Amino acid sequence: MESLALLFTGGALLAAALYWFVCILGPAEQKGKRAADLSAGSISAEKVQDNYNQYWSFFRRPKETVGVADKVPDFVDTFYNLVTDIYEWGWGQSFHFSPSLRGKSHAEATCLHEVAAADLIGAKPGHSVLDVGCGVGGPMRAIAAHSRAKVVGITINDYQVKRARDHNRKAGLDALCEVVQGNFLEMPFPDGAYDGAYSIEATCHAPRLEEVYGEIFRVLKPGALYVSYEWVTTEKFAANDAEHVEIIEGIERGDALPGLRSVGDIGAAARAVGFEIVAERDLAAPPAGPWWSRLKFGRIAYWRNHIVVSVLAAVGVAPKGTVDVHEMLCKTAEYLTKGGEKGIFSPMHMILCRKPATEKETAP
Ligand SMILES: C=C(CC[C@@H](C)[C@H]1CC[C@H]2C3=CC[C@H]4[C@H](C)[C@@H](O)CC[C@]4(C)[C@H]3CC[C@]12C)C(C)C
Ligand SMILES: C[S@@+](CC[C@H](N)C(=O)[O-])C[C@H]1O[C@@H](n2cnc3c(N)ncnc32)[C@H](O)[C@@H]1O
Repeated sequence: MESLALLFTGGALLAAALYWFVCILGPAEQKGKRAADLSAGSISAEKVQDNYNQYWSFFRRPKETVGVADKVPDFVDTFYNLVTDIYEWGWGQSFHFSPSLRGKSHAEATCLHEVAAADLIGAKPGHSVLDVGCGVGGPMRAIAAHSRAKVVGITINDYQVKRARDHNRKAGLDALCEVVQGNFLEMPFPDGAYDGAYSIEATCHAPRLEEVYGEIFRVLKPGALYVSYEWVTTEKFAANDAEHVEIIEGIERGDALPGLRSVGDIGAAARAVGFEIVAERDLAAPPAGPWWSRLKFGRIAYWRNHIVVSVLAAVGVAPKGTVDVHEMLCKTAEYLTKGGEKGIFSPMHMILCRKPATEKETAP
């Protein structure tokens, strides 16, 4: 009788532990979303593996193939159908890095990095501000709450639009935050519509930076400011160093990038479309703490997440291809960490630009 009770208690404990491990557990860093929500609401379960294979086929063709640039927005959309749920689960609602700050949590450092962008462009109540590549709206909500400006976000990905709108409603910020599905290379907004604009780790997805900067320039009012946190290779990157090249290509493959730009390309693209540059600097440079420290949450945590994803896929809660996508992200995290440690890559090269106030100022 006693051994039966023991067996029963042991079984109950094991079941509770399994339930906690699979259904409740979020990664140590952030409780954004429960593991059980990894059901890839973006696309139907059968399509995940297909979309994953389709995603990789993009990298199998030579970069210089004619017409590839036109396919980039679709390829980026496919990528976000695959990763949005995992990002939210494992990272939170802000899909970007931030310098780590002594005495501050990751959530606090993330928020400070976001509101710094709002302060740089002078966002204030009554302003209408554009968020170029808004994800599920983490930055948009922080910026609207901080500045009380109205924020309009645009993303290529339909599923992110839905997620962002749900989050805005839950946060009670839907009067200040609007989300639009569209391509930031051809934005559905009239000329001179916005008092300011920002992009956080999003324009790196554009095949040609001038195209997205040109669109942002067009929709800004004369005199308005635009700030961007750009992904770049730094001056330390050596194109003839095989290890450097492997790291940068690893980052491109794991993050849906048509090709990383070097630090000098950013200002050149901004000037080419008519912006004047107010400030430009790498926010990852010392004394900033390492942005990649958050990625180093340890092999055990990655393994735990891998097990959670594999169990969910095996029992049919998450689509099968999720395991491959998670595996890809594990590798990406390693490349990003190496890029940060070697100082050859930064995800936060800041450029602050102004659209000249008068047409005369724009003339060459
Ligand atoms: C700006 C972009 C995205 C930047 C980051 C938000 C994401 C880059 C790599 C992602 C992750 C890597 C490892 C994942 C881990 C294996 C998983 O268990 C939990 C989620 C990760 C931590 C995931 C989270 C988001 C990133 C840090 C790009 C796309 C331009
Ligand atoms: C890494 S996420 C960053 C999201 C958000 N800025 C944040 O920090 O949380 C990049 C975003 O850019 C968007 N994006 C990429 N290419 C785009 C395009 N051509 N048009 C519109 N949005 C695009 C993606 O859909 C995604 O929302």
